[in-house]
Amino acid sequence: MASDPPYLETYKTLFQGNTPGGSKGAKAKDNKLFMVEECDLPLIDLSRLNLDRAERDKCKREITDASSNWGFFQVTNHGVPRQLLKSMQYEQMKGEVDASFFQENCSPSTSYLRMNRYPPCPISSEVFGMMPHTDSDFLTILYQDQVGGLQLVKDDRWFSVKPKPDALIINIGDLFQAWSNGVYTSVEHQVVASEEGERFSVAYFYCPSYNTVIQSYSKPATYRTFSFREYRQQVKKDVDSTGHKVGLPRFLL
Ligand SMILES: O=C(O)CCC(=O)C(=O)O
Ligand SMILES: [Fe+2]
Repeated sequence: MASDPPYLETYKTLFQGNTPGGSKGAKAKDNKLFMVEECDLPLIDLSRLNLDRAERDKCKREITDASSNWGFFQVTNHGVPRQLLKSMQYEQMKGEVDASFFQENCSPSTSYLRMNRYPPCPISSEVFGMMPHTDSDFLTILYQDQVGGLQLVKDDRWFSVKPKPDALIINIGDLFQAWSNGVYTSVEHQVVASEEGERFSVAYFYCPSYNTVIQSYSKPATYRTFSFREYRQQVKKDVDSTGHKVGLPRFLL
């Protein structure tokens, strides 16, 4: 199975001497990786989900706003990530969809964990630690150390995410974008390795089973209905034949 994001291509890029701005997928071109401005991701204190109704509603609104405006946010006082998943499941869609969809189709056995290690890189401004990509899942929960290097696209520009101790970063994946009919966006992100220090991150990819059918919950649908299996196969096919993931645009109606 092709890696997703396609790591091999990262190395090909390195050997061919290409610079990162040449990525096909990047919306923001000509980025000088080391000159990217730092941003504070929306920070959401999840302990408010246990407070009174007004606080709970405010917290949920912040999650939905960050999901549609950024596609990325970070959370503190998260307790178990399941709490967040639950709130996403039950609250974000405001009862417009059948919340049991996630319970029925996503489980620990269909999701997976990836541990990323980025050794120090003396030419980090010229090569990617991880090339620009979107995640092929519902959502990703990321824990990063304090070295920094994660960058994301916002308003057609790359921003560097300022690391925050004890915060988890949540980002919307392709399936959530398709399912929400584009209300929530799967935002392109990349990693720039540090010149001095090694960096570690752990990403939990919340995925459904391969048979799960993904369809937009509102009409008219932007994307055609597809199974998660079909999606993964298409991603693999594109990566194998072109070196790049095309992703959701393949499924546009
Ligand atoms: O290491 C990071 O900060 C991001 C990792 C990532 O985007 C991924 O594993 O898909
Ligand atoms: Fe990612």
